[in-house]
Amino acid sequence: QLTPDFYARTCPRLKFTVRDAMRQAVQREPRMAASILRLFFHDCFVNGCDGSILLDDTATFTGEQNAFPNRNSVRGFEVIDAIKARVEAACAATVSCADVLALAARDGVELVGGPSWRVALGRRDARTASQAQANSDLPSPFANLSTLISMFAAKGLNARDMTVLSGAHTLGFAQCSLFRTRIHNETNIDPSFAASRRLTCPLSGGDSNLAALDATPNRFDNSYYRKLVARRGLLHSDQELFNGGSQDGLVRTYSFNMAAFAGDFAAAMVKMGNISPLTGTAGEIRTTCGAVN
Ligand code: HEM
Ligand SMILES: [Ca+2]
Ligand SMILES: [Ca+2]
Repeated sequence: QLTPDFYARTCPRLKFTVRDAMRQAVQREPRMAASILRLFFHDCFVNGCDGSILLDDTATFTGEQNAFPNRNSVRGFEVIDAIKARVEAACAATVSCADVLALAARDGVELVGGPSWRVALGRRDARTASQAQANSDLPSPFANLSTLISMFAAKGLNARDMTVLSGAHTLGFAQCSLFRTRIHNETNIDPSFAASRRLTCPLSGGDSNLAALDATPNRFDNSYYRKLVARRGLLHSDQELFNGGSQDGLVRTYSFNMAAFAGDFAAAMVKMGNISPLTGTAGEIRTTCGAVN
């Protein structure tokens, strides 16, 4: 069982160390709040929040970083490594990489205007990772609503959790290849939005050109939901949340009620952070997040 004061005696300044490092990272690059939040999601959805995504591939080890949803896409590893180095300097061999990531994700959200929540701690780090699991368990931006609901249900998260956690797309950017078919072929899209996105994401070329996931990619607000209601969702999977289905009402609520979004998001993040952690003597406390001890 995870608990917020897990390191109260063994690493009393942990929270401040992580917070301070995240403040610097976000100051250097505001997008880092988004990137670290996504790293945490991609960790928790693959064998639980066990730091598995942080393990680098080597000649003899195939991890998760090159799974399709992650390759040339997830980022921020160097920030987690740097935070972990500071934590090791203060409290050697004590705090897991999985917990560092959980704290950093929370701090990033708060630093860009989002809600805060108490992070339960005591996760331990995996000695393994699974590229196959990452390929099968992480949702695709081309997924429809029922697939999204069932992929989250497989992790113990209900449809409401899925819809509010997707609000993470109030932060950050996506690459053209992941929203091209939406802006060129789909009809449930605001025409002027589609036209303006096509300028930097043509039918061919520009695969890695970035577009913001909402109107304010460096601000944790409810613009994401307002855009969905305006049929300006960037990813196909985003617009699935407001396309005449079961989540329309909730999207509408969040589009005009920031407090409801903020409160529900915080609660759902705690839930996501509890997905099958390694505890007790399972796993290890990794010294360096990129490699097993
Ligand atoms: C509902 C299913 C989801 C799908 C299909 C999905 C898919 C994607 C895709 C395709 C991107 C762009 C990646 C790229 O262009 O390289 C992205 C970005 C992002 N996702 Fe999701 N996502 C989902 C849910 C979530 C959740 C639950 C979170 C966190 C709680 C999250 C956080 C983010 C963030 C913050 C970014 C921007 C990252 C950055 O700019 O570095 N996503 N997502
Ligand atoms: Ca994991
Ligand atoms: Ca935003």
